[in-house]
Amino acid sequence: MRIVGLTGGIASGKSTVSNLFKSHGIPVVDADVIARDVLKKGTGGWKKVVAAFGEDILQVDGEVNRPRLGQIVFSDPAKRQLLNRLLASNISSGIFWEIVKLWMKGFKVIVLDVPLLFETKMEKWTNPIIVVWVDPETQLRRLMARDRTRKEDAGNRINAQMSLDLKRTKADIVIDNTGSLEDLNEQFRKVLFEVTKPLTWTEFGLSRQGALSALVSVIIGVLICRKISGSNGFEPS
Ligand SMILES: CC(C)(COP(=O)(O)OP(=O)(O)OC[C@H]1O[C@@H](n2cnc3c(N)ncnc32)[C@H](O)[C@@H]1O)[C@@H](O)C(=O)NCCC(=O)NCCS
Ligand SMILES: Nc1ncnc2c1ncn2[C@@H]1O[C@H](COP(=O)(O)OP(=O)(O)OP(=O)(O)O)[C@@H](O)[C@H]1O
Repeated sequence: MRIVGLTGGIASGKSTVSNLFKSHGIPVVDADVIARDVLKKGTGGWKKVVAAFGEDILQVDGEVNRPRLGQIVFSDPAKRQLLNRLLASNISSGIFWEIVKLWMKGFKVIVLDVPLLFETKMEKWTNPIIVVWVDPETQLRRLMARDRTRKEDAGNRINAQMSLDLKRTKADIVIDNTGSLEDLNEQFRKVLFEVTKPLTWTEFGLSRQGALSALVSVIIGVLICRKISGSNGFEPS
């Protein structure tokens, strides 16, 4: 199974690109959705976060008041790191099980949409890595319009992530989403072709998944040879 990494900055257009993949029948594992699930009332993540941040972050119904927690963590790097640490294992195991479910259903290509793909080092699982890039002014404008936030809050959220310019240097494929939705669709068509074409043997061999499969195949091959020949296969006869 090929796991395509999809990342970018906040409001750079990852969900918009995810929706294009979904509309072509390619399933998307969305880290933001999983991060929401692991913070639902009564879950292990919720308990850890309430113990660390106090009951002031809760609404009257007991669910986490997300805008309030967001204001706390996006204006204080130490508190953000604490929240990241508390939820990291819950989020990564949630992602892992979603991938396993899709693999068991027989999907050959899936997309992993993770805003913090590089920050959490999850890019190692993915090939190729797509970065949805946008220029800083457009990013700020779209974020403020979508979330109806003040410039300062939007700026804090943008600055809480690795810069988009650095992310683009780590990408295999860059989608420039500064233009219109038609421009995005045009770029997406080429990306879709790239990610759905079969891996060449060289790409397969160079990918981590390919290298691991090759190693496992060699080990199995050696074991079979040893079984057949009855010797350990390494000693001179
Ligand atoms: C702080 C929370 C409660 C704010 O919730 P809110 O509904 O306002 O925002 P939402 O979850 O929709 O996130 C919106 C965007 O913010 C960015 N973002 C979220 N968490 C983080 C973080 N810890 N660091 C940097 N950026 C983040 C992402 O680009 C994300 O797409 C929430 O973002 C959260 O629980 N974050 C920690 C979990 C996490 O790391 N999520 C990212 C998944 S990799
Ligand atoms: N090419 C575009 N032209 C105009 N608006 C766009 C374009 N691409 C995305 N948008 C809008 O910009 C906003 C941010 O896009 P989107 O929600 O896809 O970003 P995201 O990267 O998924 O954000 P987040 O990190 O918060 O999950 C949305 O309101 C979306 O409709």
